[in-house]
Amino acid sequence: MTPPPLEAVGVIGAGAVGQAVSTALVASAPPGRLLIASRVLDQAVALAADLGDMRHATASPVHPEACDVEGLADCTAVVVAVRTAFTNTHTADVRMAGAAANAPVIRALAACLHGYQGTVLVVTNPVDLMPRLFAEASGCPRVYGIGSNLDSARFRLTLARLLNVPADAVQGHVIGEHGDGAVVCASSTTVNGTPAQVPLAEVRAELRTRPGRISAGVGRTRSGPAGAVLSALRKALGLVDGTEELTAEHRGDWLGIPLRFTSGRPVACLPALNADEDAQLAATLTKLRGAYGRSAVLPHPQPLWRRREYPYRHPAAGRGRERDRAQQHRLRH
Ligand SMILES: NC(=O)c1ccc[n+]([C@@H]2O[C@H](COP(=O)([O-])OP(=O)(O)OC[C@H]3O[C@@H](n4cnc5c(N)ncnc54)[C@H](O)[C@@H]3O)[C@@H](O)[C@H]2O)c1
Repeated sequence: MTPPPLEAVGVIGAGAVGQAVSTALVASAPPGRLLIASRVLDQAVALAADLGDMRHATASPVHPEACDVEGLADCTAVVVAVRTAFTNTHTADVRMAGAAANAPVIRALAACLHGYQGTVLVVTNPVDLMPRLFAEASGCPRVYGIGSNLDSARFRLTLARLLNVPADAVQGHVIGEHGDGAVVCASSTTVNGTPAQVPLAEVRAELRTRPGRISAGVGRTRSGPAGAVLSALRKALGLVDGTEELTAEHRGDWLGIPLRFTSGRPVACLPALNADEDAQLAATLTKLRGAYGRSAVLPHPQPLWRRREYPYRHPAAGRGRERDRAQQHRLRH
């Protein structure tokens, strides 16, 4: 059966992850438009041009275009993959280090997309806090964070290697936080439907060190996160049914949790936990609540839309010259 058209998907952030997500969409998505916005419009224009070449070379049905964030309002889904420049000095909880730098940008993007009704997938770290911040600041009803599904994929791959079985024989989840508070649900993990012995220390070491090894080798983790975005997008848009571990609101907390998507509608399916896992998850929730409280109250040093270098308008502002210039730059193929 031919999949339904995607209409339009937006990507905010034309850096490593934004580029990988956009490339994967042009390579494999159903027909539709791919709208790319970034802090520097020229970067989005350049990425759209490069992907335009790819589209023509591969006869892809996906049309890449550059636009500003407001141009994403009609998209079916928006992927947020921005990162503010900051120096990360953390040796533990490294993803949490981005909270102070990224929270104001996430808030400003949420203001631009206020009331947006499509699906928002947030990749920006710390990814267990930023989706909540985006959801609360924008009022968007379908906001998810990417991270626990990537951890779960890495877990299944690692366990398959350690037990010498095919990766698709392994069923198991990593939940809680995409970070030091990740909970490996070992007690419910199976191989070919049979409970598995999970070498937890080795699995945890691999989850902790793998991203750093990838970054050390190729600069950034990008293809893995892009795969996690595409997998989540397909389910959230109802192109396929299945389970995806995403950061989402569950009983008043935001955490990485398996969501079972049927025709794009999610139902949370927390796996059965043993006493250790239950205690780990409780500790992670306490940590995330505290960290969210601190990032949610971070002051705006200056409203972003008042800064000259900031390319977006405040939603209440009139039609500005920046917007007109952005529209003139749009690439249509
Ligand atoms: N959740 C995950 O699994 C996962 C995996 C990898 C990376 N990440 C996170 O994804 C984010 C992006 O990573 P990256 O490697 O692509 O970073 P990057 O530095 O390569 O790219 C960031 C992009 O964001 C753009 N940007 C910055 N401020 C912006 C703004 N105000 N509006 C629009 N665009 C803006 C920059 O211009 C740049 O194009 C980071 O927070 C990173 O930690 C998450």
